[in-house]
Amino acid sequence: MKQALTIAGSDSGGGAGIQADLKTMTAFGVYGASVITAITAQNTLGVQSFEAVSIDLVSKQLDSVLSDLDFAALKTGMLANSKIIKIVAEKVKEYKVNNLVVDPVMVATSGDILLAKEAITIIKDKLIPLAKIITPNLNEAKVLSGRRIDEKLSLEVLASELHKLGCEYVLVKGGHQKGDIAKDLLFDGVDFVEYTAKRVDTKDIHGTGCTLSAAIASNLALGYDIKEAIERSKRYITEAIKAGCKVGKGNNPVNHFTRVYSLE
Ligand SMILES: Nc1ncnc2c1ncn2[C@@H]1O[C@H](COP(=O)(O)OP(=O)(O)OP(=O)(O)O)[C@@H](O)[C@H]1O
Ligand SMILES: Cc1ncc(CO)c(N)n1
Repeated sequence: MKQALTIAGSDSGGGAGIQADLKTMTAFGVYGASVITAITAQNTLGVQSFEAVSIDLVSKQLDSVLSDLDFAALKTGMLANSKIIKIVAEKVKEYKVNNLVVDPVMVATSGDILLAKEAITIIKDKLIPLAKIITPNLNEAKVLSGRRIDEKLSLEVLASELHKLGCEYVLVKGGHQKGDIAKDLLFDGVDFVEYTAKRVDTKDIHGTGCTLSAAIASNLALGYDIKEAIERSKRYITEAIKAGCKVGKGNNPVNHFTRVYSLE
């Protein structure tokens, strides 16, 4: 069985973070392991509180799984602070992990901050250069390229600027743009490729970013090339958003299992 690792925060509400990642990996038939970097007290209404896990325990979790399991891909989500980013970067190099997908999580859909401000330069300098692909949303792309959030910038400009940080591919997600089409843009330093889907008219998009990056990691683990991996992941996230999970009182999560096996 192909194996993938997620290094991310726990969402007690079950819709984003580690929980979304493991559900996504399972949906693709990939064995998912997890290194937990932070624990959030979170639900569909927002993030009520969070604490980062100690560096020592993050480091030990990384050694435990990386010395034993055989990961064909790895994704990072919420990394909470600069010390955690540094240890993750060190271990990725030490264990020579391929297919690193970096989802530079900074703010939850609810607007709550999930990454310390001083960690932004560290993620740019230490982790992004090791990545096969980074998957920022529009605001994260602006922050990483040192732009203001209120600046009007095209996905093309942002993707080109971010590619200079040293990753192989940049996928800027346009989920938060207006319009009928949800468009994401891939850049490899030379060519742009668009991934589009009809926008689903819903506010229930909790965990979409985590789910997309975990799907890309899963499909890389399965051996698809980057373009096929994104194509398959885009179809998966669109279906998951359409299906939705009406479980809470706020912005609900996507449905990771629109197709499940049944005992009947
Ligand atoms: N309403 C929608 N309909 C269809 N696709 C969507 C919709 N909203 C987001 N997407 C898609 O979902 C994926 C995740 O994008 P998004 O911009 O929401 O990520 P994100 O902001 O990192 O997510 P999160 O809010 O979980 O942090 C992208 O492929 C995006 O195009
Ligand atoms: C733990 C966690 N990671 C990532 C996100 C981004 O959606 C979130 N809301 N919670």
